[in-house]
Amino acid sequence: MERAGVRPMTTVQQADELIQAQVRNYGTERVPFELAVGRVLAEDLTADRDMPAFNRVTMDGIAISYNDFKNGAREFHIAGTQAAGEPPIDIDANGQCVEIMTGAVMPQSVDTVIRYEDVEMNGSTALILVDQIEQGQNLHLRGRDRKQGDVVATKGTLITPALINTIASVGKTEVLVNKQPRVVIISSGDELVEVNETPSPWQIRRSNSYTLKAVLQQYGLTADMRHIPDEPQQTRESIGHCLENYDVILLSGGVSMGKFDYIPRALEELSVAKIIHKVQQRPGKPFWFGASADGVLVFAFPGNPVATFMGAYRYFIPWLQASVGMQTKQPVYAVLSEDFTFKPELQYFLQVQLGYTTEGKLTAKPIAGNGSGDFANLADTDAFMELPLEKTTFKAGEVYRVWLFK
Ligand SMILES: Nc1nc2c(c(=O)[nH]1)N[C@H]1C(S)=C(S)[C@@H](COP(=O)(O)OP(=O)(O)OC[C@H]3O[C@@H](n4cnc5c(N)ncnc54)[C@H](O)[C@@H]3O)O[C@H]1N2
Ligand code: MOO
Repeated sequence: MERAGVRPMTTVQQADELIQAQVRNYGTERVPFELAVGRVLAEDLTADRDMPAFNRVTMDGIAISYNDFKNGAREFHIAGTQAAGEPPIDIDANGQCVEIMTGAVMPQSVDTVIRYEDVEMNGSTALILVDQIEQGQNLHLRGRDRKQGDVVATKGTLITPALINTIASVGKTEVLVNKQPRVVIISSGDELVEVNETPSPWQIRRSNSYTLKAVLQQYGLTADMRHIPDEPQQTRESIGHCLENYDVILLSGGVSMGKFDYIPRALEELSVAKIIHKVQQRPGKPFWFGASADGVLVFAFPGNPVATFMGAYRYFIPWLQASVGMQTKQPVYAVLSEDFTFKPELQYFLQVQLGYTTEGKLTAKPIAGNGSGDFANLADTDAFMELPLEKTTFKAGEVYRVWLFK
């Protein structure tokens, strides 16, 4: 029940919708194909030739005319030896064969390849040792996989190492991809020192920024990093500079109620309109999200490492994928493998270890950890399970959505 005068907090679903309403389009650019892994195609790719481009031999051995074999011939005169990349050598009489290599174009005058293992090679003759062969065996026929002009990858496809093979094969030295936003990651707080520094007993190392950078790297995005001390003017200046030079600012820390949490105020002073502040969830309740008049987006994640990490996967990555035009993947669901209870009226993101049953079901074992400051637990888990807000008891066997991070 809502208490009188208290505005209900933004739910996870509402936060999702508010963020998706800010999806951007940063245009397109051409990039060398070797640098395109992780990017999203902004054009359809077509085959410039049939795939394969010619009838391709798939075994080293000899090529014969099947008719000769059918008529009883077993000993063949070798008319020539043809390597991959060489023009075809044709036979011009019965009882001839071509010694031929994997990857070579199949000459017109022959139709069947017999591998060396089934042949005895003797000077200029080859004796076939087997009685069972199939006409047309050991060939990868021209156009069997795709035809010239076929679309081999559609606009919106994520470029993976597997697709690089296709891109290289069709001779695309550059591909048109969707531009990515320019992103800066900002940490704040005087308790934070650089990773290579030795913290005093009351300080810690600035780990969240590196985690965020690594999350982005997994999605092919390189971000800059900055740190701002707990000081109002420097906070304002630094964020102001970033608003002019980036499309997205990812902040970690300084958004809750702390006396030195200057960030919400600085954002307000810089006319970044607040769209979300506080989501009915754990971890990450103090999450702040807003947009400047120029369209720069600010995702300010709560500083506790698990809250920042979860916010990146739950809110920033889906926004990024939509903004770079990636076809959305189907959500993943898993079966909870143990009972779990969570009482607060917050949507809980439970850390889980994933596994499979012998029936092929994805399972999720709760490894809750010690709250949102326990980043060590993240390394032992694979995903967040998004438990519904309406319930407090979650039984083994129930199925919920998971957000994979490993
Ligand atoms: N009175 C209240 N206090 C707090 C509330 C609240 O609602 N009322 N919310 C709690 C929750 S939930 C969280 S999460 C944190 C978030 O606070 P901030 O976003 O202001 O973050 P900080 O206070 O700056 O830091 C929290 C924690 O995380 C560490 N931190 C921050 N940045 C980094 C970094 N880059 N690398 C590693 N660790 C970092 C920081 O040292 C703190 O330990 O607020 C609760 N409090
Ligand atoms: O969001 Mo906080 O992460 O619940 O501790």
